[in-house]
Amino acid sequence: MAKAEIGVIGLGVMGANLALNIADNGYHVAVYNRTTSRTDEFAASAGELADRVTACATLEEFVAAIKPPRPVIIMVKAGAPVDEQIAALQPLLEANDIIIDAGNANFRDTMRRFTDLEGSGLTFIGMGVSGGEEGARHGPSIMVGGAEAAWKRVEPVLTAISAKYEGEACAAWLGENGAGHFVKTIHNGIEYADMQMIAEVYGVMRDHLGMDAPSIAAVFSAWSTGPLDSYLIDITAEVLKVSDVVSNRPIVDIIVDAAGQKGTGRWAVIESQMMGVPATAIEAAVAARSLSAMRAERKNAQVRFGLPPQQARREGQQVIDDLEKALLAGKVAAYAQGFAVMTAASAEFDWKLPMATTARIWRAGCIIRSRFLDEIATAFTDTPDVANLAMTPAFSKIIEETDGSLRRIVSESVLNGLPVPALASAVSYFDTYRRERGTANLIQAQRDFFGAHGFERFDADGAHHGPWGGEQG
Ligand SMILES: NC(=O)C1=CN([C@@H]2O[C@H](COP(=O)(O)OP(=O)(O)OC[C@H]3O[C@@H](n4cnc5c(N)ncnc54)[C@H](OP(=O)(O)O)[C@@H]3O)[C@@H](O)[C@H]2O)C=CC1
Ligand SMILES: O=C(CO)[C@H](O)[C@H](O)COP(=O)(O)O
Repeated sequence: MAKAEIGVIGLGVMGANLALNIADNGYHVAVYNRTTSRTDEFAASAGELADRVTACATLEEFVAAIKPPRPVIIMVKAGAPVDEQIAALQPLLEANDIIIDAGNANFRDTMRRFTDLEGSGLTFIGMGVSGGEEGARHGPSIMVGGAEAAWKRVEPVLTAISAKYEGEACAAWLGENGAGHFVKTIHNGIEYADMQMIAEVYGVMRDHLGMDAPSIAAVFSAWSTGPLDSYLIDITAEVLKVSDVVSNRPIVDIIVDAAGQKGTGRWAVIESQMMGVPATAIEAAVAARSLSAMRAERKNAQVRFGLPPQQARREGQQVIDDLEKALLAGKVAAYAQGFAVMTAASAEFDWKLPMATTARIWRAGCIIRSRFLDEIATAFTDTPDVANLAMTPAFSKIIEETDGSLRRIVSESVLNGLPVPALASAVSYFDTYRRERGTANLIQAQRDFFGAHGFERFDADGAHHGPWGGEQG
């Protein structure tokens, strides 16, 4: 049998589908999975692609099945399993072979792996992949970090398997070492914010307007032809339409209201905090998932405090129209924050992250894919050095057009005790960002009072202290 041109290790949801995608694009692929039964199942399910797949029971067989120099994609659980897999592969590989970690790695682990592999003769790539099961099979968005020369070597296969937006491949080299995994982390942070805001809007329709799941589905379906047109809005409409076969009720009404999280959203928040760049919508979304998991505490708190009395509400369609615009406004905040974090990281790690390209490769294939990202790509192409997406002409206009709706929805929700933490964070973010005279003068005074930290004055240069007198901390 001819040797494979590429290998995939890990035949879980993502690896199996990525391998089939590679084979579907005419490449011969060798595959290996720690648990051999999974490899066997994969081989049996390859169907008409089977003659382009070499299923291997051992790593030795796997490496021998690939033509050198070998590109090897590792698609296993992130963290220690990746290190274990690299350690097991290293003695078997030869100079110039490329190890590509395509899982959701923490970019700091990726940078460490680059350092660990320095001088080994092997090339390393840290690659973010988004699109879930379907994307992996038919075209994901691919965010590559590593040496540009290494990207050039694998560019043909990665562009072939990637999603296409109007014919343009959603795969790109974004910068050295951890750049690809950092961008994937921010992608996921934005994904968290996007999902949280959609859930908040769903909550207003369910708990304030008293709508049932099919009626809410119809609203999301209608929105999917407007400015909110996106994969997440589409799947929201889809899941809200589905009935549970056991109870015959909408399945969303049967699903427990506690969301899991694997870490990427939290990493996005941690990194934004480390760089001093506010990502309040992502923070709110991560915190909301954590609060969602505290089911017993929430139940007790409702027994203790009850829910606030409902206020008289506006006519349903008025609220729904405002919800659409509020969601759009919230999205602008989340994306503006995510891109601002990437801008700061680009400077800190000297990556030169290309913002327009990043937006372009997110237009198809990935979980946050949307029409909106095409507008972001255009905005960054037209104004590449803009400090914040909100300041581009196109997005300033969206903010002006949606501002009133966001305020009304957040105010009504607060008055009615409906949690909208991500949407509320968006209002406060805009209100803080656009107000020249803030309130940190008082904080500076407090810091100087208790810690003699000093402050700046409007009317004089240098550091100053206040004439506080009395007892200080
Ligand atoms: N699912 C998704 O939507 C997406 C997932 N990702 C990322 O892709 C990666 C794979 O995810 P996914 O396919 O969903 O995961 P699955 O849970 O479906 O599969 C996990 C894979 O990792 C392997 N594995 C686990 N531990 C080890 C270990 N110690 N040594 C070797 N192999 C190990 C498993 O092998 P075994 O069969 O032997 O247990 C299996 O092949 C993760 O980093 C994930 O975060 C990225 C984008 C989207
Ligand atoms: O990377 C992904 C999508 O882009 C994965 O689906 C990831 O698992 C999502 O994160 P979480 O499980 O924390 O919701």
